[in-house]
Amino acid sequence: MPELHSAEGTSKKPVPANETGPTNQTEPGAVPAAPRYVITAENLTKTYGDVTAVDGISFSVPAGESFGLLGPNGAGKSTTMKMIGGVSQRTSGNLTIMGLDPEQNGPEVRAHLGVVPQQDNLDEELKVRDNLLVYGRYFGLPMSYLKPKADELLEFAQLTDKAKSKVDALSGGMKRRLTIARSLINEPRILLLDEPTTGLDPQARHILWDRLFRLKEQGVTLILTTHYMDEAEQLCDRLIVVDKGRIMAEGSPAALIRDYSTREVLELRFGSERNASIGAELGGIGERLETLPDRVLIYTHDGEAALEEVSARGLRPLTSLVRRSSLEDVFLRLTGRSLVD
Ligand SMILES: Nc1ncnc2c1ncn2[C@@H]1O[C@H](COP(=O)(O)OP(=O)(O)OP(=O)(O)O)[C@@H](O)[C@H]1O
Repeated sequence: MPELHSAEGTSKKPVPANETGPTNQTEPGAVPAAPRYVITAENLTKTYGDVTAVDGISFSVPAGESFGLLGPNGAGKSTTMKMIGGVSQRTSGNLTIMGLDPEQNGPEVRAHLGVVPQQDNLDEELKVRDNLLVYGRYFGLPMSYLKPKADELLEFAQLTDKAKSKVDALSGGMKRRLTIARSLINEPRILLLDEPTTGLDPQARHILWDRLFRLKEQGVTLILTTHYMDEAEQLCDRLIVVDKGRIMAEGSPAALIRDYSTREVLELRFGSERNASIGAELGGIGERLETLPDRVLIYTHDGEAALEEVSARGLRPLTSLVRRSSLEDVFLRLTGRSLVD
């Protein structure tokens, strides 16, 4: 078995010789071309009774990309992940993973995938290292491979000193890292992460982001869902913004911000009574104005100049803040709603 991680955790992951994925037409004897896309979805749709959870979405993910699905609760992110993971049947549309249909080729597709579900489903009764060994046995992997692999993955997940602890003694962040370590036992080329850091404290999130970044450096394709804009900005090369089962926009975080927002945002708080009515007095400042219950947002390329204009009009906000635009602003522009409800 090839090594996934060097001691420093920065080695390139070798591609197993038998893993060529879908091939383009090649001359006899020629080396088949690597697949351009490891995942393609075309008009992918899933309905549950009257509810259309995923409504005709199309996207393609090239090998090695970190691809995100960003959207609020109920947008259809988990349902999309379940279809990719082969645990939920699509209602219509096409989906390929490494050129294979997950409904027709479940075992082959699963061999390429590591899955980190939204809720950790570790075996709480087992010790930490045993969780990895038992999971590896499901894949039919021999102990001679699994034992060193488990140790390597514990090192990667910074859990070596917890190897003999029971899972229920771990913190939320440690459980998440163990779930990721477990998903890597079969050296997947694609890692599916459904809301990897929901419920974790900031420090635990940063440790996890670092580990995911290392996997990306090793060439693993990351597919992740999140409703945290900072997570999407940190981890994703490219993302789709989804709402109500549809794709609202697609691009790199920087391109989305450039295309759908201004460089800076001036946030003003006038107090809950006045926020709603102040809009008329702010007219003409900046390029666009959004009024939220707790603050007013002025979209502008120069926040300080906008703030000076506010003062020049004799308006005195309780607080003011100039910040750079974020994906939250993109989402607000696209849907008129905030990402986190
Ligand atoms: N098994 C199911 N049966 C019926 N409706 C479902 C089922 N699973 C999801 N849905 C519905 O499909 C829609 C999309 O849900 P989904 O869980 O995919 O959204 P999500 O973007 O992952 O949200 P969250 O962040 O809350 O997980 C929602 O309206 C949800 O209620």
